[in-house]
Amino acid sequence: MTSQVLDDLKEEDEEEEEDEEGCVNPTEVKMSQIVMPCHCNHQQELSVGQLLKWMDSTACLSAERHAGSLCVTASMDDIHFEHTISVGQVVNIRAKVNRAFSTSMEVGIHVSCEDLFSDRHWRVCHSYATFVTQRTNTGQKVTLRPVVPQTQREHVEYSVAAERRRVRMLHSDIVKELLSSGSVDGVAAEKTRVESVELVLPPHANHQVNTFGGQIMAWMVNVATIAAR
Ligand SMILES: CC(=O)SCCNC(=O)CCNC(=O)[C@H](O)C(C)(C)COP(=O)(O)OP(=O)(O)OC[C@H]1O[C@@H](n2cnc3c(N)ncnc32)[C@H](O)[C@@H]1OP(=O)(O)O
Repeated sequence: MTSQVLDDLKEEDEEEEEDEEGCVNPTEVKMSQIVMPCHCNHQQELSVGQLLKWMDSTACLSAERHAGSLCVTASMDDIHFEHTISVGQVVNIRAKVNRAFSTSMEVGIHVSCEDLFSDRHWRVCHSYATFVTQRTNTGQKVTLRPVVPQTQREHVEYSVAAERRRVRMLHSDIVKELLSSGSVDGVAAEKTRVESVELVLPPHANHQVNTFGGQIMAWMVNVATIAAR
């Protein structure tokens, strides 16, 4: 077993210990999926689009559990995928609300993989998504109650979430400014251009009858994959 896998296992163990502190976080949602060929790309590995769909729906449940009302995905932060996942392996996704602001909240999402027959677990990726409460029928904003962190780990996440939000907004402003000023260095992008037109059908919708954020990310991954080739 490589040292990387051992490190990952240790990290998972530490996370489990955290769970064993006896505190049940009411916003925590866990979802497990066995990877089947229909979830995979042409290389028989779990497609990133499918994984993003699962991450988004798990995080959405966590957000709505905290909000007590419908929420939409506003953004998902950078994700670094550390391992591929194969057919027959189990994907475990854990999501919980780290901090609620006014109408938005940060949801932490951990993805790990499990080989049922060797009892090995390893970390796949970790990300933060921001969910926003949907306005009421009369257009009123729905304000969130605060999150009360219990464990030491939750206290750390709670504190750092405010800083991550500041950086997230700054980053978004910088990108908007760069694009509007046209100061991005020219790349012969035309040759890599890929466009996709998708007809939104019932299987693409969520329980709010909107296109799922995860579905949109999956479509984005498809065109990006073709463009990269
Ligand atoms: C579960 C699903 O899959 S839903 C489907 C996929 N998602 C969607 O369709 C969302 C589409 N987007 C939207 O509806 C809107 O752009 C929204 C709700 C995200 C933001 O609407 P706006 O009118 O811009 O809202 P407004 O400026 O009032 O900001 C509301 C909150 O969202 C936060 N927010 C807005 N945009 C972003 C963003 N890109 N990233 C993080 N937070 C954001 C704001 O900081 C604010 O938080 P606060 O109330 O805690 O201070």
